[in-house]
Amino acid sequence: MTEQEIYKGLAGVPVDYSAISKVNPETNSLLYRGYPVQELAAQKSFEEVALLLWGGELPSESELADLVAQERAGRALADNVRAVIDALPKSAHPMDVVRTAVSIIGANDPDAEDPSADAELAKAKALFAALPAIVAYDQRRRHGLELVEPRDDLDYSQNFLWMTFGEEAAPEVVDAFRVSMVLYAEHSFNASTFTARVITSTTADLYSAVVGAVGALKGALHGGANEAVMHTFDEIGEAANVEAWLDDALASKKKIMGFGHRVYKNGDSRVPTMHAALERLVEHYDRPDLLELAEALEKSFGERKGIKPNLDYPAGPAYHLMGFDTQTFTPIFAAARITGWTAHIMEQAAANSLIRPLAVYNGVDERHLDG
Ligand SMILES: CC(=O)SCCNC(=O)CCNC(=O)[C@H](O)C(C)(C)COP(=O)(O)OP(=O)(O)OC[C@H]1O[C@@H](n2cnc3c(N)ncnc32)[C@H](O)[C@@H]1OP(=O)(O)O
Ligand SMILES: O=C([O-])CC(=O)C(=O)O
Repeated sequence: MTEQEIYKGLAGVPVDYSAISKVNPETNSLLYRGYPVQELAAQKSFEEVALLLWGGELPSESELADLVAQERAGRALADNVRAVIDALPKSAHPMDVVRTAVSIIGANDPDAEDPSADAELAKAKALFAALPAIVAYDQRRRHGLELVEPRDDLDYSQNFLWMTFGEEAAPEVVDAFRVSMVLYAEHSFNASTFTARVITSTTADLYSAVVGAVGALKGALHGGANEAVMHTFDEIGEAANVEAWLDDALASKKKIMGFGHRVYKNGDSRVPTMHAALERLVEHYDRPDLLELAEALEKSFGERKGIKPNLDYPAGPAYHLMGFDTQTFTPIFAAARITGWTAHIMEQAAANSLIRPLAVYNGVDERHLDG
């Protein structure tokens, strides 16, 4: 019998067309709707990038003003979302809190089942506006701090930091945060986006697809890696310990979090931009020790294994310097990726085919109960 070929992990298998972003490992580039992500990160707000991902074009001034108004109007936590968050143990992982809160928001929405394009876009915008409050409030309540109300005079990134820390962040910090949101916004058929598309392909509602995507993002092989990077840094302590730590890690065949990528094999196109943002934060917070540690591990692991960092590697320490709890890093990624997820949900729904691959059966041969 000839072995039937399988494509483990769907590695290298194209499963559909997508016009949202192009990940090109040969040129080490990433385009959102045709625009290089580096240019967007240098010049555009996260709100503009969200509209670009959803609608395919950069917004006009009035389109942007509409989104800004909708986002500001949708920032406050609904009473029952807050009540459910309060009912969760403080020990719950913040990604579990995000997953649960998205479920409640979906249950609150009378149009949750409306599949029209207008209703889908309205749901995407509602989640985009609501996630910062959920992430910020959850970090605060874990520290026994009161909720900070959103401020209408602040933009998305300023307000996210305001609601988390209860003080206005310095412009350098706001800018590094904005850059991270733009870089995290979209990355084609990654595991969480694909999860969202699988769920959408059954004609389930957008909120169900996002809940599934949040679950997929949590894992350390995907979004959870930004959190894991910080645990690694905590374990290593300082740059002088890198070689000894790496000897042990490699001897025990440990995966080094924040390195490697399914698609990019010569480095992640987003890393130089995020690394530069990290350098600016290191200067702002006067923490050269953290950069030394990050660079020492990158250099040593690169020399020994030839494996390069992915976006989670500079993003983790950047969020740490801003003051976020390590467990909050992946929820921030979710708040950014809500834009890409919902763009893909809408794209999938517009040209749907149920996603249902085959398995090659390798269990026991047919047998019968009566012997
Ligand atoms: C934003 C994001 O979600 S980016 C991804 C974030 N995830 C991480 O940082 C987790 C750590 N990295 C990894 O686990 C992997 O690189 C993945 C899952 C991202 C991609 O993996 P795959 O494409 O499946 O490649 P795979 O895991 O088969 O790796 C190929 C080889 O490189 C090794 N390798 C890849 N990444 C790493 C790593 N981070 N540490 C140690 N070895 C690694 C593998 O052990 C494997 O070696 P082998 O051929 O000797 O068995
Ligand atoms: O594309 C992937 O597999 C993972 C990734 O980098 C992302 O989702 O940003």
